[in-house]
Amino acid sequence: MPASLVVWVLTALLLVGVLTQRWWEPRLAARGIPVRRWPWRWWLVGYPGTTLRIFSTWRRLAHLNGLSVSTSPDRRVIGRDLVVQGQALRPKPPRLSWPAPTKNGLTLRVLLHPGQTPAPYFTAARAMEHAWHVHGVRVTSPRRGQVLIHVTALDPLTGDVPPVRAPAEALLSADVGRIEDGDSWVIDLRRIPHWLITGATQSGKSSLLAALVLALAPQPVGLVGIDCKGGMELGLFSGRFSALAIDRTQAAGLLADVVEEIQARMRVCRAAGKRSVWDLSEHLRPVPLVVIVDELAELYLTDGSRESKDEAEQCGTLLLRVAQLGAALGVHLVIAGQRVGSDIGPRVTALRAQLGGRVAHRAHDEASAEMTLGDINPDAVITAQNITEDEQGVAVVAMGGRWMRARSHLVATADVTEIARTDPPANPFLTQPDPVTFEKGGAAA
Ligand SMILES: Nc1ncnc2c1ncn2[C@@H]1O[C@H](COP(=O)(O)OP(=O)(O)OP(=O)(O)O)[C@@H](O)[C@H]1O
Repeated sequence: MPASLVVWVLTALLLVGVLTQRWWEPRLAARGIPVRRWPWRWWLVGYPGTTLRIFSTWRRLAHLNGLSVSTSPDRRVIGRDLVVQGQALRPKPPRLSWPAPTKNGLTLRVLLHPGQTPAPYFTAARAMEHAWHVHGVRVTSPRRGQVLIHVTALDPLTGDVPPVRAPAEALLSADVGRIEDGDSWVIDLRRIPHWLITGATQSGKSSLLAALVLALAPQPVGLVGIDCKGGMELGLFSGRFSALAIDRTQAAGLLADVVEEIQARMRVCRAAGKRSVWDLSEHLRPVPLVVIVDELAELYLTDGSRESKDEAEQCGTLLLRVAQLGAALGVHLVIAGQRVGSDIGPRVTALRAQLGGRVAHRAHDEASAEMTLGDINPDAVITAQNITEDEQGVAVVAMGGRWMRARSHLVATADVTEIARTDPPANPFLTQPDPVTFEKGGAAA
């Protein structure tokens, strides 16, 4: 059989497959065959099908969303609302490049008409998702006169996420999950020193903390835990923690120790004439410390008595001091909680402003996502509000001007046991604090 005939037959089969996809795919899925998850499905039918759909709908989509430029023989007008008297408008859609396939989607380049800005394309992203039947469309404009349309065909964050052992990373950098374009989700504490993790109960906060501990455990990093839910979450990794507080009184003492440690590190830097521990020579540099707080609100709860109010006030002040002073001295904060509003305690909003990295899981109410993301990336709030109950572990991650959807790795029980048996680095503190400690294996000392 001549080679050209083979190519024709294969192309015809592919075309039939693409055109009948809506018929055969649900039927196979109903029989328990996970067609949508097959890795080659995207290349064989997904990509050609989506490309066909994009080109067949582009003219109409551009017209309805104000992306076309309307021309008439003697006049040229921009937009779809302006009608030239007596002349039939001829909407001309912007030029679209051939879609470049990616792992789970494709990318298109659009040349803007003179006089156009990328703004209407940003607004049209939702319309594109619906017209092309894809999971997500993100529009960026990396170059003047062009926009890039990034299409994600299937949501890589849904379905079963196998437990993953994070690969070794640079110091203070932790692979904690994956982001929606399929790449690793890396929390880099050197770049963004303090993080806030929020979400409703059972949304995946503690699992993310576990993924962080798992990734940091092999590194020469001191872990300090505050888990006022009686140590139920962080206590599982107790052996690896250099100090762990399991109630508020212990937390206040531990935070005071951390502030003292920060002051000791300041003295070392001052003596060496350096502005940060990272400028010190390696033999002088203290071990970086990561203070992990699970359920922030527990630190602020009071029974109305003077003592408990004072203790809550003290915790708030100490946490704020750690956040304000710690970054340059190798002391990092990762705080998890359901809400971070001014209603939970004194100085919470000041603390929130110091936490540059934000992770918002599914929230109980609109205000909670707004509190986490609203001040640094308002666009991300709507996406966070759309996370459903089935999407445990899925979150919106925002830092600086960027944000993305991501999902944490689910840490396997075997890994938890192994971390609990790992030794913390020797002498992570320059000072000699008297921290709360746990016996290996999780029993309180
Ligand atoms: N990345 C993930 N992938 C799959 N399932 C997950 C993921 N993260 C969390 N889950 C599931 O969600 C459940 C709740 O997660 P987790 O305990 O982390 O929530 P939480 O927000 O800490 O809840 P709480 O505030 O009640 O402690 C877990 O038992 C786990 O089964």
